[in-house]
This record gives sequence, C-alpha cells and structure tokens, in this order.
Amino acid sequence: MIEKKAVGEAAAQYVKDGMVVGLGTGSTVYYTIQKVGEYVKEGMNIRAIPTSEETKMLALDLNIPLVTFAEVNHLDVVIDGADEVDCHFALTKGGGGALLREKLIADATDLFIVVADSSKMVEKLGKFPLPVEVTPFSWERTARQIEELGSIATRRLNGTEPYISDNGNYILDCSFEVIENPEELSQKLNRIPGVVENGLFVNMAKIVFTVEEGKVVRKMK
Ligand SMILES: O=C(CO)[C@H](O)[C@H](O)COP(=O)(O)O
Repeated sequence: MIEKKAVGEAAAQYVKDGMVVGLGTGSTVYYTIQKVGEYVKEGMNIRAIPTSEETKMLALDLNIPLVTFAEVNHLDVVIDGADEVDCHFALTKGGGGALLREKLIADATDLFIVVADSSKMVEKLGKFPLPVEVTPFSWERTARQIEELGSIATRRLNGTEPYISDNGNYILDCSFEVIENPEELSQKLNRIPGVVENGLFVNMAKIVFTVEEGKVVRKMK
C-alpha cells in the first residue's frame, strides 16, 4: 500500500501540459491517476484515454478530460501497473481483467511506464497465472488448446458467475509455472483461434518505477 502509493505518485511526474495520456488500471496506478487529477485541478491541460471502465469512472470523478482513438492516434505517455515484471521488463498484466485495452493503449505510445511495488519484480514470469482474454463461444476448446502449451487454464469467476471483461469476453487464468520465453509464448497464444489477447507485454515498457531497499527507483531500458 505504501509502496504502491510511492511508485504511483512518482510516475506522475512524466505527465506534462498538453499531453495525451494513457491511464492504466489497478490499485497502484490509482495513485498516479489521483496525482493527475490534482494537476488538472491546478490547471494542467491534458487529455486521457482510460484502459478500463473502472479507470474511466475514476478519471471522470477527477474531471480529467477524456478522448478516444477516434480523435487521437498516438499517446505521449502511458502509465500502468503490472502483476509481474522480469529483469528485461517483460510483464504479466491482466490481474484486473483489463489486459486487452491495456495492450491496445500501451501499443499506441513510445513511452510506456510501469508502476510496480517490490513484490512484482521477478527473475522469470510465471508464478502469477497468465490472464488470457478469450471469446465466450467455444471457450472450452480454446482453453484446451492453451493447455496443450503446458498450462492449466481456469476460467475467471465473478462470484459464481463467469467474469466478463469490458469487451464482453471471458478471462482464462493460465498457470504456466515458469515462462522461459515470453515473446514466443505470446505469439503462440495469439495464434489460437478464440484468443483475443494475452497478458504478456514484451518489449513494450521503457521505464519501471519500483522500490528497492525502501526507496523508489526508476529503472530505464
Ligand atoms: O494489469 C492490470 C489490470 O488488468 C493491473 O495493472 C495489474 O493487475 C496490477 O494491479 P495492481 O496495481 O492493483 O496490483
């Protein structure tokens, strides 16, 4: 909680007047968004694209002006959380179910910044089950095909009902134990019909804010 606030707020320094900003989803970037809300209140002129309906509501509450891809093609900066970050800045994302819009938005910037407390930093990805967004039609077959890649795929639930993403899809949480080659796995997953997107973000993050020895550190690629 204290680490999340510290890294979330530290990353907000990258938001400057006139920018189009991608706002991530989750309890860490929540603090970034609060800071951005303060900047807007003080008169900063920015426009933002949220990565989820949850973040959209938060941004609207803070009077942060929103835009869509109908109006913009490129974002100046995108700030988001992660579930795991490896030493090459490959990420697992989607714990909050927003991975598809998160990837679409991260893809639209040259400056993708990750905010991650120290518990998220790992040598290799895989301990956190990989979220994969799939179409509900024939999801069982898609799950079996994902399992053939060496995982156990469990459909995410919201109570006793299937969890439905902002895009109307299911999420499969896929335990791979250790992901040796995130890029290769990402490509294999996205080749399976029914997979809409997977939560591996490879070669996307440029900066990671985390905590080491009790201090916020900024790691750059
Ligand atoms: O990918 C995400 C949502 O889909 C989040 O960024 C990720 O789950 C981290 O969340 P938190 O900051 O709450 O730990």
